[in-house]
Order: sequence, then C-alpha cells, then structure tokens
Amino acid sequence: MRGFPTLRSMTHQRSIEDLRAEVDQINRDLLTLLSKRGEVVAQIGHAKTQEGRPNHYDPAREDKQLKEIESLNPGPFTSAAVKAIFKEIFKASLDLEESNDKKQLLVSRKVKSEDTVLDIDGVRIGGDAPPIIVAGPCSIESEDQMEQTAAFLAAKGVKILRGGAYKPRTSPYGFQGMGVDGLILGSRVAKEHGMLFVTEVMDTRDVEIVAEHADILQVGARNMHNFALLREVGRSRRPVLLKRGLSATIEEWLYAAEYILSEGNSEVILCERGIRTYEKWTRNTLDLSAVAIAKQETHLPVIVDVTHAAGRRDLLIPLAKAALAVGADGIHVEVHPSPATALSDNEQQLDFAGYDKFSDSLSGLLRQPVGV
Ligand SMILES: O=C(O)C(=O)C[C@]1(C(=O)O)C=C[C@@H](O)C=C1
Repeated sequence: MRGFPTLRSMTHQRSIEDLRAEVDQINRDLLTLLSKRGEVVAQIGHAKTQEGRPNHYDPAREDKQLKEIESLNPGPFTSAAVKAIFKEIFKASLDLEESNDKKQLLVSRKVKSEDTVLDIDGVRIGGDAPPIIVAGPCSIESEDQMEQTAAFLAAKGVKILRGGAYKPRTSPYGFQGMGVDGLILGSRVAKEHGMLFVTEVMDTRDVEIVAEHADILQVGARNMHNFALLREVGRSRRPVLLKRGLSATIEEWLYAAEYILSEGNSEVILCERGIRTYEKWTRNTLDLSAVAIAKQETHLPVIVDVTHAAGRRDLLIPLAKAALAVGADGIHVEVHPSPATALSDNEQQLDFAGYDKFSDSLSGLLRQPVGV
C-alpha cells in the first residue's frame, strides 16, 4: 500500500541544519537592527535628559507603536506574542536610556571611580580612612550639657561633635532649639575640645549663619526633598552630611546628593538613618542594602545613624557592627549627659556609661577601615 503522500514527499524538505543556518543569519540581522534601534533610542534618551525630563517612560508612545505593530503583523506569530516581544524591547530601551542618564551623575562611580575622601581640618572621612564617629546630643540645650558632652567624647577620641540648634519637631509646640545661641555655643565648645561641629540647617535663610559656625552642615531626613535647601548648601562650600529621607528611595537620596554636587560642592557625606516601614518594634528600619548600594554606586562617604534607625538603645551595638560590616565609613550616634531629662529624643540617646559600652564593643572595627 502506498498510502497518502507525506509532507516530506510533497515538498522539497530542507534539512534542520540548513534551516538552523538560516535562523542563525536571521538572529544576526535582528541583532543588528536591535542595536541600531538601541542607538537611536539612546539619542532620544539623551535629548529627554537635556530637556530636563528625568522620567523617560512614555506609555502613550509605547501604546502607539504597539497599535501599529498589531495592525501590520503578518503572522505567523499572534499579535499577543509580537506585542509581548516589543514590550520587552521597550523595557530594555528604557533601561538603556536610564542607565546612560545615571552614568552622567556627578555622584556616580562611573563618573569618578575613586572614593571621595574628605579632609576637614585633618579629620579624614571615607575611602581608606578609619571609620569615624559623629556623636553628641540631639539638641543643644545648655552650656553645661555641651561642655560635659564634648569633654567626655573628646577624651574618648571622638572628632566630630553633633548638636541641633534648630530642631525639626513633629509638634510645633515641642522644643524648637536654641537657634543662633546654640550655634555659637556648639561651635565654641567643639573648638575648645579640638572637635569639628556638625549641626542641622533647615531653612535656606539660615545657611549662611549656620555655615559661619559649623564645620559640617547637616540636611535632615525631613528636608532631603527640600531642593532649594539642597542647592543652597551646595553653594555654601561647607561639607554636607545628607540624611536619607524618611520614605526616600535610594535613587531619590542619590539625586538629592546630586543637587548639592551640581552646585559645585563635592564634599557630601551620605547618611542612612532608617526608613519608614510597617515594622513597629523599631522606630525605623535600618536599610543596610542602601549602605552597600550607596558605597557601590557612588564615590561618596556613607555613614549610618544608628540612633534614629533603631529608636531604642538596646539595638545600637549590633546595628553599628552591621553597618561597619557592610562598609559604612562611620557611625552617627546621639549621646547626652542625662538622656532622661533631655528636651528631645530622650528614649534613644546614650548616657556616658552607655557610650563607653558602645565604643568598647566597636573598638576592633573602628581602628581599621573595614575590608582593608
Ligand atoms: O520614544 C521615546 O520616548 C523613547 O524613549 C523610546 C521608547 C522605545 O523604546 O520606543 C522607550 C521608552 C519609552 O517608554 C517609550 C519609547
């Protein structure tokens, strides 16, 4: 019996090898076209950046292309399959545009590969410098309080004294800080003990006066999105300690730093201080990956404020150890002679005995730069 003719006997069948060779050539052609598309799209991305459009995603443009692709689809692939492939192409194109954009950020390691090491009157921060400690009370409250704290911390080798003169309080009726008197006091006491003085500036109108008294200007978490303030501290020519915003993404934090660098001030210290999450057992959630990412993606020093991250004293030692283990260039911790009577944050500041225990536990990690 001869039976029905098979497909093979009806057509001249090409061998699998032969067909695969043709597929290989089509792949090469597709790749050439894809690369060509990528280059054109990169130019679109560049033009968008120059127009000041940081968000390159354009769903309307994608939709228009998908509609045309659907109407022209000759088969054999279904429209759904072809659309899925093109959506992947749009996604890769968008990633390309955005990564090109990031490459040009002044904070990026792609622009400056070596670590930025700050040298503020001989105090080195970042790079191969040993991790630093920034310590002091939440608020500057009195001469006695500052004098006692500075004398204690200086004797322990702490080189940077912190203290808030302007306090961003949740309630407008809470203690708002000593203002200019606090600045004068903080800077005098720090100088007397051979320390640098860091304090927060909250208002563009105060940048000049704060820069006159402080060695480092702090931009607090609540002001990380205050772009006018970021620009102003960028023009101030004082090093800036930039805290990450309460709910800021890493990208937003790095863009905030970019604002400062773009004004010509490259002396920025990033400070991770925990972010808001659903977790209630800590005041914030310390984001250690943000520290590792900021170290990887930027050339700036990164420190960790363990006090605000935890909001509780019993976690300060393990969190500081973890921060140093992931590469932090320093630790920020609040210390007060009598936390119970402090005018702000009295739940979380360390007393002197607490600080002794804290620094003893970290001593091995503080002497040597981690990873060297
Ligand atoms: O046409 C643009 O605006 C592009 O940025 C290019 C492109 C694309 O790949 O076609 C990429 C991302 C946008 O979401 C839309 C379109």
